[in-house]
Amino acid sequence: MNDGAPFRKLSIIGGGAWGAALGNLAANNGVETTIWAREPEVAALINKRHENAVFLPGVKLNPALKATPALEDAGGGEAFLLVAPVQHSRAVMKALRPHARPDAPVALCSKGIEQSTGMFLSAVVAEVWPEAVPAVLSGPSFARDVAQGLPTAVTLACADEALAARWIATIGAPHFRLYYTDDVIGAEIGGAVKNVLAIAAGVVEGKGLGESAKAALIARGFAEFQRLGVALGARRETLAGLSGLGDLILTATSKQSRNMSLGFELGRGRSLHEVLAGRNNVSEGVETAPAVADIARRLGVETPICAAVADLVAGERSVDGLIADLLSRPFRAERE
Ligand SMILES: NC(=O)c1ccc[n+]([C@@H]2O[C@H](COP(=O)([O-])OP(=O)(O)OC[C@H]3O[C@@H](n4cnc5c(N)ncnc54)[C@H](O)[C@@H]3O)[C@@H](O)[C@H]2O)c1
Ligand SMILES: O=P(O)(O)OC[C@H](O)CO
Repeated sequence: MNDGAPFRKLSIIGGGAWGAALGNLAANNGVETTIWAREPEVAALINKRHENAVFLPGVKLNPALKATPALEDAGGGEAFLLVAPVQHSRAVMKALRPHARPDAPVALCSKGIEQSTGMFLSAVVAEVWPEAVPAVLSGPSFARDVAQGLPTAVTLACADEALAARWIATIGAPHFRLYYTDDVIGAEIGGAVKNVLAIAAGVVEGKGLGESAKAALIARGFAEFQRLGVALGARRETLAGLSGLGDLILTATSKQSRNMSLGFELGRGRSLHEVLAGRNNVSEGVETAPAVADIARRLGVETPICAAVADLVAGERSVDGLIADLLSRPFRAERE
């Protein structure tokens, strides 16, 4: 692909760990960058201490990075990175729209499915901000690793290759490598479903079921999201790439993942309510699990692991009962 020019002025909508890490990348590239942070104290900490001490403590950010708690003050970007939790993204986009260029490029960096509608974020954008041109940024990348300059590679999906080149110039870096695809839905599916499977992987670890069980879960989980992905029109190469298998491996095997560590606590016998009450950050898999189970049911695709996670977070079944069910499924051919 040809090189693109970076955007001159970027707005980042969402002041959590990921918004801060992405803002830092853009500011390091000389892009005038403003983060909208919902919490005024987060905006103040970024402006005064150059640190998001609430969601990404201990990491120094580029002093040129600015933040505001007023959404209208974040509307002036030439382009937008959307990094709010998925369940709040529709409301935030609606509120932002009157203050922003209607045809602005928007890169979707959050990972999940809107539970109330079963929609991926590209479909939500098409509804509430129809002139905006969407891209999807997804792949194995912990905000802390990226903000500390550790090597990372992710997928940037956009139907418009020239626009993708501009995104890559805006946030890319030698330690943050972006690989281009035009398979937007493929990139979205990986990021959403891996969070659900990471909860299951955490349960396996929390229950002490062993490394072999974990590997089996990842491989059979990958089979689920391939079946679902293909049914939704994704390409297999995307599902097997950074935004799919790559992110599944990272998230399902590291306790740095909020989804995996949440599953771990559930496996240890704590209730979802207890686990969530002790956290200020987002675990997208909790709301995405029922959405995945619904979509799969509607499409007639079998996703037993995702369905088990949906039942678990709904409080409808016990961990032990769900494990017993999964282990007593009939033997079958691996390709199915
Ligand atoms: N943290 C990572 O390593 C990472 C990496 C890649 C993608 N992501 C994705 O980025 C998205 C944001 O995650 P994060 O890690 O930056 O968040 P976080 O867990 O660090 O912080 C929670 C965020 O949710 C916001 N929030 C809470 N209630 C809200 C509401 N009602 N309306 C709008 N915003 C609200 C908070 O302001 C805060 O910005 C998620 O979809 C996540 O899956 C995160
Ligand atoms: O901490 P998690 O589980 O939200 O995962 C963060 C990133 O999505 C990993 O790629």
